[in-house]
This record gives sequence, structure tokens and C-alpha cells, in this order.
Amino acid sequence: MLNLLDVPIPGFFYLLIPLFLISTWLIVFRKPKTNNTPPSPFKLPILGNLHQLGSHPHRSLQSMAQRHGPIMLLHLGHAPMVVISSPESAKEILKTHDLTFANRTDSIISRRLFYNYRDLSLSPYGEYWRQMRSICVMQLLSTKKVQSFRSVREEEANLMAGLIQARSRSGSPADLGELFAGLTEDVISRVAFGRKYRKLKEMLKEMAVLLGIFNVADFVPWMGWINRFNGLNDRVERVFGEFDRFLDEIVDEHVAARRRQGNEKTEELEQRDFVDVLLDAQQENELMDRDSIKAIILDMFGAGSDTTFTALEWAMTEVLKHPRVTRTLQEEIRSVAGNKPSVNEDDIERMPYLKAVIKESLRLHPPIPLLVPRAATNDTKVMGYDVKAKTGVLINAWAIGRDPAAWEDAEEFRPERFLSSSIDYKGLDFQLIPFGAGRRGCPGITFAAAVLELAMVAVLHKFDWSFPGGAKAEDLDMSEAPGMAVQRKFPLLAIATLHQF
Ligand code: HEM
Repeated sequence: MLNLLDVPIPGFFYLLIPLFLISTWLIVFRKPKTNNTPPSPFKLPILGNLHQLGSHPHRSLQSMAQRHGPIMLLHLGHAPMVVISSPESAKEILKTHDLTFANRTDSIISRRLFYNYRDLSLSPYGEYWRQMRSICVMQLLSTKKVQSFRSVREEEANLMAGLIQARSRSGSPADLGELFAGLTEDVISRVAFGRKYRKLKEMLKEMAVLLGIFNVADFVPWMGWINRFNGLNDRVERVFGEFDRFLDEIVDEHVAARRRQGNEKTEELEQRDFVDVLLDAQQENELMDRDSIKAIILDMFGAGSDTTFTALEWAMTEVLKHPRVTRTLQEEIRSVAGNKPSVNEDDIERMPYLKAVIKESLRLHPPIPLLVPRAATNDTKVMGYDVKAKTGVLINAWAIGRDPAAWEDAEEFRPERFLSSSIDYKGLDFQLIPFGAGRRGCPGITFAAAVLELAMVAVLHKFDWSFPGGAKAEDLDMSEAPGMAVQRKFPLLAIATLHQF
């Protein structure tokens, strides 16, 4: 999201010289602070603290918080941004002042891609958001609806296991990240549209790149002209156009199919796809138009796809890095499922260690380490400090998950810690908030958990794993790539062998 590596280096360097002189001047003649704002690290004029974020902002912000405290006020260009880094301060934002911080910050690229915020994730807090949220929570992502797509998940998990088996026969390594990405996108595609679309994968990749770009115009608006010359504006328009045409075709197909069936509400069909549910909802909701349907569908991919497969890739990384955990997990899975050809979701209910492994991995690797930024709707006080209306808020869930005051041996991957604890990621325990919490907390938790659990079982039930070239588990590289959803920097390659039961 905030990747300074996307700023051309020479230009950036020359900008620093006058900024250094101005800042020295400002330090000398700086006015004393008049209100009780949170502690702030030193900032440069124009850039503010942008130059301190680096390519992995969750890591830089953790180090800054160790010096300045669990609530800090930064300036990202012209935009004031509070950064939260402890369970207590997160609770203030997500629970005590949840209503005040139920808004989102503005981003030029997201606004364009999501139909001027006709979606749910980034839509400003208000009546439109409330109604779309209610439709998504009650009709698209409810436990009942998620259960209704169980056969889709099971089929896709089996297909993935088939691909792994084919690789294992040829003795070549499988790219687990790629397999998880394919599984997640295919499940969401079938649930949202009723079928899979090949071209969607490439389009989603490009959208994820755009959403992860550091757009200087969001932070230093007068520098927005740069995007006309560096091609960013054209790229956003191209991606928006491709998605718009694609989504229009899908909505048209659904409308035509419904016309053929006499425009009946297909209520008896439990497995109605998301487009059908939204077309039905539109008939009863005057705030909803065609753009709302397209934006919400796009949201399901934008919010649900990268996050889920990133979580899977890290969970499998940690499992393979810790042979003791691999053994314990496979013993649990195999003792519940035996040697039956495939595992179903009823079996998973009897796998507490699997659930602990997923929690532990989400603690150490929340897929969106800084969550989705919030914004204050009015002036308020947080932890005794003044926070002004429109100030953005970044919650460093990554730093909170590794806070030594909240977690024993915080840096260690130890799933057992969850076997004797009731701590969960559902938004009530503020030391574990990979899905956020409160009014704007993730409504896709049940959907995500179902895919995470089944996918982990599908790769561990029938297969034993080793690394190419006899590499050792402890040498597995853990580097992170830059981006909003923080994925592995290098592919997770491993060789599967069919387990002999
Ligand atoms: C491991 C997987 C996932 C993770 C880690 C994740 C994480 C998040 C986070 C951190 C937020 C912002 C919460 C906040 O502001 O407090 C969010 C919001 C959201 N998520 Fe998820 N998510 C995941 C999967 C999904 C799935 C599968 C879907 C839907 C299919 C989904 C749909 C949404 C939507 C629509 C929002 C916006 C809610 C709003 O602003 O009202 N997410 N998610």
C-alpha cells in the first residue's frame, strides 16, 4: 500500500536536499505544541513521515512505536495518520470509539476501481454503507450461505489435491502459493458468478498490484500530475475498463437467464450465486444500482481473495518450517479422516490443533498487517490524546500479534498456546485482530475460515512434504514482498509424496 520503492529514486533524492534545509529551519523556529496530540516522530515538510515507512511499513512502524509509544501521530504528506500498536489502544479505536472511527480514508485509485465507493469495504460510513453491509452480512456471507457452498469448496479442494498428486508423480515441486491462489479465486468465482472464468486470474493480479501501489497523489495532492506522465492514471483506467466490461457481461447473462425463467426470485435455490442475490436485493432497495452490484462483487474478490491465499501460504510456510508441528497436525488429520479419499467439513470440526495452527499463523502473519485504514468522523480523545476529525488510523495488527506484553515468546510459532486459551480472531480479543473488529470488522470471517481449514487439510492429509534439493526446514526463507496484502517474497516450493496409510 505505502511502498516508497515506487517513487523514482533520483527525483526523491533531489527533493530531500531543500527539504533538509527547510526542516532544519523549522526545528529552530518551531512553534511549541498547543494541544495534546499523540507523540510524533520528527517529520519533514511536505513529505511528513512518508520517507520513514520504507517498503515494509508494518516493520518500520513497529520500530517507531517502540520509541514513541502505542499511539503515535504521523503525517503522510498532508494527511494526519494515527498509528496504533498495542491491544489496549486498538480496543479504544475498534470498541470504545468504534462509531467515531467507522469511516475510511480516501484513495484515488480505489475510488476509481470501486465505482466511486459503491462497494462496501471502502464506502464512507453512512446510510448507503449500512444498507450494503446488511445485505452482505445477512445474504452473502451469513453462516447459512457459507454452508450452502460447502460442496463447491470440497470439489475445489479435491481438484487442488489432484493437481498436487500429478506433480508428485512427476517428482517436480509444487508452488503452494499458486495452488492456494487458484483454489481461492475459483471458490470465490463459483460462489459469486456461478462458474469459473479463466481471464479473471490475470485481471485480479493487476488489480492487487494497483491497490498496493503507493500513490503519491493521495498524500501530496499537488504532485498528482506525476501520474499523468508515469502511466499510473492510464493503467488504472485500463484495469477499471476491463473489469467493468467483464462484470457488465456477467450481470447481463444473469439478467437474461432470469428473464428466461420469468424473473422469479429463485428463493428455493439455496445455492443462488452472489450476482443473483444482489439482483434480488436490488428490486427491494432503491439505493442500489447496477454499479453497486458490480462494485460489491469486485469487493468480494478484492477483500476476499488475496487475503485468504496469503493466509494459506504463510500457514503452510510455518507448518513446513516446524516439522514437529507438521507431525502433530498430520497425526490429528489422519486420525480423524483415516485413509478415506477426501476429507469433508464435518471431519474438520474434530480438529482443534488445525484451528490452533491457523490462529497462530494469523497472529504472526496477518495478511493485511495494517488492516484497512479507518478515519475519524469527529474530534475525539484516544488514550487521553486529542485526535482531530478526518485523521486516518492505521492499526498495526502485525505488531500487536508480536507484542511481548501480550504474548509469551511472541516471536515463536507455537500453536499449542491456543489449545488452552479462548482467544479467537473474531474481533473480541484485541491482541489478535487479523480481521479487524467492530462495525467495520471483516464480514467474511466464516467464509475465509471454511476455505483456510479445508485447504490446509487437503494439502496435509494425503501428502508428505519435503524441500527441493534436500533443503532443511529451518532454512526456509521468510522474506516478505511489499504490498497491502503481504505475501511471501519467494514462492513456497515443496515436493509432495503420496502418504502410505
Ligand atoms: C484470511 C482472510 C481475510 C482477512 C485476513 C481479512 C481481513 C479484513 C480486514 C482487516 C478488514 C478491515 C476490518 C476493519 O476495518 O476493522 C476486512 C474487511 C472486509 N472484508 Fe475481509 N478478510 C479476509 C477474508 C474476507 C473474505 C473471504 C471476504 C468476502 C468474501 C471478505 C470481505 C470483506 C469486506 C466486504 C470487508 C469490508 C467491511 C466494511 O468495511 O464494512 N474478507 N477484512
